Amino acid sequence: MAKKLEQLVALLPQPVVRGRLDQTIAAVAHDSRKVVPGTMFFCLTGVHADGHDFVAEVARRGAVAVVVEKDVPEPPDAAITIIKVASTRTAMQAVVPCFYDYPGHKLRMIGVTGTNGKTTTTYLIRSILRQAAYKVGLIGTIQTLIEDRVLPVKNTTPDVIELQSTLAEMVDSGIDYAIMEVSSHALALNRVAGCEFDVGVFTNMTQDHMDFHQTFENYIDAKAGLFRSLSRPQNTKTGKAAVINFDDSAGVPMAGYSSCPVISYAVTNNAVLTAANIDVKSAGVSFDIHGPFGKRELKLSITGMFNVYNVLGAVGAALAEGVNPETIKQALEEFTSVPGRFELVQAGQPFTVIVDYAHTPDGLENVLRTAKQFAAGKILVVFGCGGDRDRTKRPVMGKLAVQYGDIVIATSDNPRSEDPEKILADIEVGIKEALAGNQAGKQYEKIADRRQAIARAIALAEPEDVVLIAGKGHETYQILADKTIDFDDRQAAREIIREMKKNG
Ligand SMILES: CC(=O)N[C@H]1[C@@H](OP(=O)(O)OP(=O)(O)OC[C@H]2O[C@@H](n3ccc(=O)[nH]c3=O)[C@H](O)[C@@H]2O)O[C@H](CO)[C@@H](O)[C@@H]1O[C@H](C)C(=O)N[C@@H](C)C(=O)N[C@H](CCC(=O)O)C(=O)O
Ligand SMILES: Nc1ncnc2c1ncn2[C@@H]1O[C@H](COP(=O)(O)OP(=O)(O)OP(=O)(O)O)[C@@H](O)[C@H]1O
Ligand SMILES: N[C@H](CCC[C@H](N)C(=O)O)C(=O)O
Ligand SMILES: [Mg+2]
Repeated sequence: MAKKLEQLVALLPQPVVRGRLDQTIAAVAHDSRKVVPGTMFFCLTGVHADGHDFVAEVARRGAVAVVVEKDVPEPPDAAITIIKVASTRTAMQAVVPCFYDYPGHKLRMIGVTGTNGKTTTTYLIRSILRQAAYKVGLIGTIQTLIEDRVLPVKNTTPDVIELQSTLAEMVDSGIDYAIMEVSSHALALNRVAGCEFDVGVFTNMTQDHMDFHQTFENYIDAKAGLFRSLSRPQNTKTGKAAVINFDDSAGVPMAGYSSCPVISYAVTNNAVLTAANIDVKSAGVSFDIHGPFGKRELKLSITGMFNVYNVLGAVGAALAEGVNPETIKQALEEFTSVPGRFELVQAGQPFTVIVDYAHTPDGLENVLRTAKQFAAGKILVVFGCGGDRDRTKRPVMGKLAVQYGDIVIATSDNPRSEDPEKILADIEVGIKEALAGNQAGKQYEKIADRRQAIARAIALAEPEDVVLIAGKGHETYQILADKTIDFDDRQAAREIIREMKKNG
């Protein structure tokens, strides 16, 4: 992996170099805490910190070159090369894929983007490709997987250094396919520099992340980046495809961003892949999938209309890669679940408890609609909204919870630096708006403590009811202002049910 500094600097436009270029670069980093001897360090200006403040520290740790965009004092007694560029972020994106020998050009890469359904779709594609006997890697919200080996993650799409080093590890492990979730943040910040995608999947586009993108147009434009990248002139690989949801209003424009073949999917509109005879039950959904192969009947363990879409997207990606329809059907019918997505908590209670990662208006509406399709009793919803994230979705989610639920317990998600009561007040605006309409018999409570909120819902639940605990899905922590604590909705629900049973 080691490279000469000279070779890496040659990738930068108009660098101003102070120091030697014959150094050997053994590692790359933008976090001072990860610097080892021989590192080339990129000083990034972030929201919380500025990498330029760590030059002396990285020199002490043995960095041999730093890339800056501002003037920094030369560290004393250190033979460190200082390279000044216009943008350190762009410089890092040019250097890092080269440092790791362009692993994103060696693997076949499938990128999935959209507001909801990315994690689920990537897991479905993974199971199909594994059924077809490929060696598969996966990068996304829950974890990174290199075959069955689990690596922890911080972001849905990691920064360029973590991403390229993971892809390099996949190349070394003989992986055929890297399937990854490509978040809008990652596209806007070009964390995916150096990735040459072969297949891009677009799931859907609804409200989220307005804090980051400011406008819906910017949000769409970020997502479009994945499809523009499929037609980059310098691409080396062949057989590209864009797999696009044509029931989403952004689908057709999204298809227009790439010049490669499009595999469309839809349930209501015309498309290459469609679904019919859809039967949503709590135990799973069954439907007929129609495509160039004709028709196949599918009987799945995952459920909900939204999962019909995720399956169609996954099938599109698999067909693009030449997997045969029988293998696809077999993999899908053996697929059981994605952690924290419509996950049932079974602790012997006479009502249904579902933990789901719905944290957007569209996600919440979809999951509530699904629960309503089979609930014999009432629907109790426990949910909150993350702090330091899109505030405009809060009242919308409050309104939806009342429209679909019978009892709503608004609580904290990950409050982060925000006051939990203020977040609840934002949600309450939508709740009250809905209650002012025709929502007789509905009730709501605000309980900031998530465990207490779950306990309250479980205490109120009667046989045949459905308790939906939404927002945190697979998460095993809760991010508070001053600390992150262990917290798992599934475990909390199980413990509460057991305690209640013990106390009669
Ligand atoms: C807005 C955003 O994307 N922020 C990301 C960004 O943080 P930042 O720019 O604020 O970094 P910072 O903490 O200010 O630090 C600046 C620089 O100083 C360096 N530093 C810092 C401290 C130190 O002691 N030494 C040091 O060298 C840092 O390594 C960094 O290079 O760079 C960090 C390192 O790569 C990311 O982890 C961080 O993601 C944060 C955790 C985050 O929450 N991002 C979310 C919004 C996000 O990206 N979400 C999407 C998913 C969305 C979805 O689809 O649902 C995702 O892909 O995860
Ligand atoms: N295709 C879909 N359309 C709408 N909602 C969906 C869809 N698929 C899943 N959901 C809902 O959204 C939640 C999140 O699903 P998933 O984790 O697959 O999405 P994601 O795009 O990876 O989310 P994130 O952006 O947070 O990583 C699910 O728990 C479910 O409630
Ligand atoms: N990828 C999403 C996850 C949100 C999950 C939810 N539990 C929250 O913390 O808001 C985000 O970073 O906005
Ligand atoms: Mg995800």
